[in-house]
Amino acid sequence: MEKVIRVVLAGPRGKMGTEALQLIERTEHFELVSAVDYKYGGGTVQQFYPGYQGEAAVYETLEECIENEKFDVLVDLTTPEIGKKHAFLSLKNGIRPVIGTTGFTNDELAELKELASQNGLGCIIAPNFAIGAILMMKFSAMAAKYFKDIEIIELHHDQKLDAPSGTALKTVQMIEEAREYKRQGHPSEVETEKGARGAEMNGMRVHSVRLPGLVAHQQVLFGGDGQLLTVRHDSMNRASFMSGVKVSIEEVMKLSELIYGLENIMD
Ligand SMILES: NC(=O)C1=CN([C@@H]2O[C@H](COP(=O)(O)OP(=O)(O)OC[C@H]3O[C@@H](n4cnc5c(N)ncnc54)[C@H](OP(=O)(O)O)[C@@H]3O)[C@@H](O)[C@H]2O)C=CC1
Ligand SMILES: O=C(O)C1=N[C@H](C(=O)O)C[C@H](O)C1
Repeated sequence: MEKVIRVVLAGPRGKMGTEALQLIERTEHFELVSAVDYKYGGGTVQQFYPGYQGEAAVYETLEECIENEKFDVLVDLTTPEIGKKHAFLSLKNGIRPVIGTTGFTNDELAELKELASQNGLGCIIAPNFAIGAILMMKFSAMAAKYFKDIEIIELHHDQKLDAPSGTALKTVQMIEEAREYKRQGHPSEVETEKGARGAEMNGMRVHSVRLPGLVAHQQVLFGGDGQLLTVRHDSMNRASFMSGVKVSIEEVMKLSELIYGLENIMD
């Protein structure tokens, strides 16, 4: 029998959190120890997840949860601001974080990497848990070797807090590793309306679309000599992310360093 991994979930009422609760409940070797929710401190998970059969308590803060409970992994599906705070707090307290929130700067990632290694703890920060999205980023990095002119269009639901998405930022990083800086478009190009050309990153342009009805989508456009290559991924629902969350909870237990992006633990 597999060793049971004791999990605390931050953000259990959210769209991702609700899926993650179901994932933890149906996975035999995962145990939901408690949840962190700033609105339900002192309550139980049953209050917002009626089908739930367990007795996991809810803490208002991760600090309180750490003081009162023994657990292995913190899964964070809250907001960019809280996700960052929880990543640092977990590593300082011997807990392995699996962070789904985005918006980490390179300096913050470097600081967390150092902290994880110093403490010999696994830490996974996953800009995107969907396997198809990871492949989309890998294919984009491959294509960037041959097509140097690139525009990224990421499309999300209109409740998203950060732009560009973590996936778009990670795509830029992976493309940067495969292609040198290239300033794109006409050298005398002028934006008559600010923002019309999107954000400039390593010479590429990144456009963020926010609309109700969307979930999480990205297309990477590569322009060439009389040809256009489009690499696209669509998440139609949050269940698309759960196999990545499951693998992350399992793999973080085997690591003693920070991994940024699931492509680094995929065979
Ligand atoms: N890496 C990946 O593959 C994916 C990552 N994400 C990221 O995951 C996060 C959650 O996404 P989603 O579920 O769609 O968003 P939701 O807004 O549906 O969920 C976020 C939840 O976190 C809660 N929350 C806010 N602050 C705290 C806190 N201090 N403690 C505990 N809970 C808190 C919110 O409560 P309230 O609403 O009451 O404030 C809400 O219930 C986002 O950052 C998103 O970008 C999303 C999809 C995939
Ligand atoms: O906020 C979201 O919804 C998502 N956030 C992640 C991101 O910023 O890339 C992952 C996915 O795109 C959904």
